Amino acid sequence: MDDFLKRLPKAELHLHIEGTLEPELMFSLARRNAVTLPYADVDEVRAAYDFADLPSFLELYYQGMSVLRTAEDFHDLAMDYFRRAHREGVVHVEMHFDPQAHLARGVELETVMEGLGTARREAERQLGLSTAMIMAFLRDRPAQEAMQLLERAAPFWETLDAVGLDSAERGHPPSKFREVFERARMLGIPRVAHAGEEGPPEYIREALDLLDVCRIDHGVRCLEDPELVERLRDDRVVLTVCPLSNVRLKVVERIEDHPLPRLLDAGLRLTLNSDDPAYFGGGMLDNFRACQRAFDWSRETFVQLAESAIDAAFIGETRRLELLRQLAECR
Ligand SMILES: Nc1ncnc2[nH]cnc12
Ligand SMILES: [Zn+2]
Repeated sequence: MDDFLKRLPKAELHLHIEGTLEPELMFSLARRNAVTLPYADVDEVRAAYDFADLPSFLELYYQGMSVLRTAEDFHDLAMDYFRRAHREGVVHVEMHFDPQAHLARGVELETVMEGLGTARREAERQLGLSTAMIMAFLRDRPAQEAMQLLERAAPFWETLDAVGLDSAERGHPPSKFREVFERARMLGIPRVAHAGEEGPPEYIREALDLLDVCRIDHGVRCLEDPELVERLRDDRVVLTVCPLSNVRLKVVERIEDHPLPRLLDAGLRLTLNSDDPAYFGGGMLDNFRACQRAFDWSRETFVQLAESAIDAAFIGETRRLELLRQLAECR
């Protein structure tokens, strides 16, 4: 089974590229850029990754990215992840990135786009990996700032596969970003949003009704609202679920308590993802393995999850058919 999970062509639809920053790279970039970290060594960094909830994680996540300063840093960050993902049988990566967290530190959008862009081209050439870019708005910052970012990103609109909504969820409902997402819609940019991770089911409804999103990131709290579950099923809305993330951020206590089996039983379209692999104890393969151990799923279930991810990915039809063919060969 382990060999099968590794061979399975896995498309990752929910990943924060800044959340792939392993402590080793954090230290090497800190040295390169003369940034002082509040840790003595990588063991101390890892020991600090004991989170009570989403906000307590985000504090360290934003602090960690302070070592990212140049285009080369963003390139190295992304390539480091792409190589790891490739070794785990990941064939497609959609990366959220958080420009506001970089702009606030004086790092220009052009720097981020140049570094990530170079890495994407290299990953495609060297690893045969396809990638997509999801520019995320920080929901705990003002909506007006998000709108300014969207306008500032005009030279890159063509490069964006989608815009997203992330960061601290509670108290920052999707409705706050209605105009920003409407502007993205007018520009023809697809939309996704984190909702129902820590926030209530109502946030999932808002994301669908007001932001017109095509996927929900996390969405696990939909189970508290049976009518919403019915709607998600009937409309075939894909949830990008992140099991190990949910455990580490205490959305659930143990992986065995994760609602994934109930979400599947409800007939929902799900995908498995790593979210912030450097912080949550594992990449795509670890997430697949954790589910295998906890739920003893059949190969068919994993194929179904992998197929949903390929179906819902922001890729051209030629690439989609190629990945579906790979999946068929793996059965
Ligand atoms: N799991 C998560 N939820 C919301 N925002 C995030 N930013 C990075 N990881 C996140
Ligand atoms: Zn996320």
